[in-house]
Amino acid sequence: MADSPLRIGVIGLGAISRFYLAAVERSPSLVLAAVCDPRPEALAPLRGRARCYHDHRKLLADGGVDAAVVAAPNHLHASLCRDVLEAGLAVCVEKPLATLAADGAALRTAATRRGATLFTAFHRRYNRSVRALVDRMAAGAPPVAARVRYLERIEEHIGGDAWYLDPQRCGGGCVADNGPNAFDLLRTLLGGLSVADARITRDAAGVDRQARIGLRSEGGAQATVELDWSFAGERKDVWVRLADGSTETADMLGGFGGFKESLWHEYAGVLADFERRVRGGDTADDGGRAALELVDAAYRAERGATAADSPLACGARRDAERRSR
Ligand SMILES: NC(=O)C1=CN([C@@H]2O[C@H](COP(=O)(O)OP(=O)(O)OC[C@H]3O[C@@H](n4cnc5c(N)ncnc54)[C@H](OP(=O)(O)O)[C@@H]3O)[C@@H](O)[C@H]2O)C=CC1
Ligand SMILES: O=C1CO[C@H](CO)[C@@H](O)[C@@H]1O
Repeated sequence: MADSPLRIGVIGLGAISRFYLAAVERSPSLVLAAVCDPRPEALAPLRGRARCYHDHRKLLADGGVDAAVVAAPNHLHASLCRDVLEAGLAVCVEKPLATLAADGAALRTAATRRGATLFTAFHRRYNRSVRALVDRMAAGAPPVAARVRYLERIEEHIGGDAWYLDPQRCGGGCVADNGPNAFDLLRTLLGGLSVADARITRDAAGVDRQARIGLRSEGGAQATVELDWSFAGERKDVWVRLADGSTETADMLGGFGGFKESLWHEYAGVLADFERRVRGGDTADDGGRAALELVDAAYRAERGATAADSPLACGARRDAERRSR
């Protein structure tokens, strides 16, 4: 594998897969070896270019692949990644690593046991405005506050299957799906984080559509994540205040002509970083699990707030106040 192209298998050929396929095609050191999707129409354009499968287990059993990309709906990440790791292969999985923090922890254990790279595709890490912000911050005063906004109309991002709007398959909604990208960005800028509070608004189907999550970094910086799946348009940006009072910003979509145009360079960055880790035998934790734990903490913080504000809790508070008079 040292000098030969890394043979990639792509599992899941929906909306996001074209960015992976393009990045593989443009890389001189990656080759598309196999693809897998249950839909015949998704495989059709790739016949003759790569081995085609409807079942990832057959793809893995046939061999000839060094590493797999998992780009299937969120609820399948844990089981697909587990199978790839158990086959002894490296895996680059779309965010979120899993829909449950416990499954993320089990995958990390499996990766360590197999000595395989487990890598979450936090594509915004490679965004050129974010890279420039990271460079400016390295030369400036320490950050004291930050905000990441991820605002979009989710219906504009949905492929053939509306699994995003099914809380079971998506993981809950904007917190489970976009939260990991936003939390990972904040971790890149501020270091370790904990959730202080969370407010989440859901639609009638129980999908979280808006969220505001307050966090604190280990260094004492305050941070906010604002998520919206009902926003007219798309805005994805970062704002940071430094200890000297100055502010820095990064518009992740700025300078890119059309819808999703920023993703081409971001996914080239994802696969370049993944390849570097695979070839270097890097099996270290990449932050996928930490992002998942912050998602979990946000949901728990919200439940705590809800419980405290519930009619039952309000009644108990009133009773306590009456007793203390
Ligand atoms: N869309 C976007 O803008 C972005 C998406 N992502 C992430 O990428 C992942 C994929 O999302 P997206 O491309 O939008 O989803 P899509 O629904 O467009 O595509 C998912 C594809 O995976 C297929 N699939 C389902 N089960 C399996 C399986 N067992 N093996 C192989 N393929 C399977 C689906 O087939 P079928 O329809 O028959 O189930 C479908 O073709 C998600 O984790 C998402 O969070 C990340 C960044 C951006
Ligand atoms: O940037 C993005 C575009 O929208 C997708 C759907 O919410 C996100 O998953 C992704 O991070």
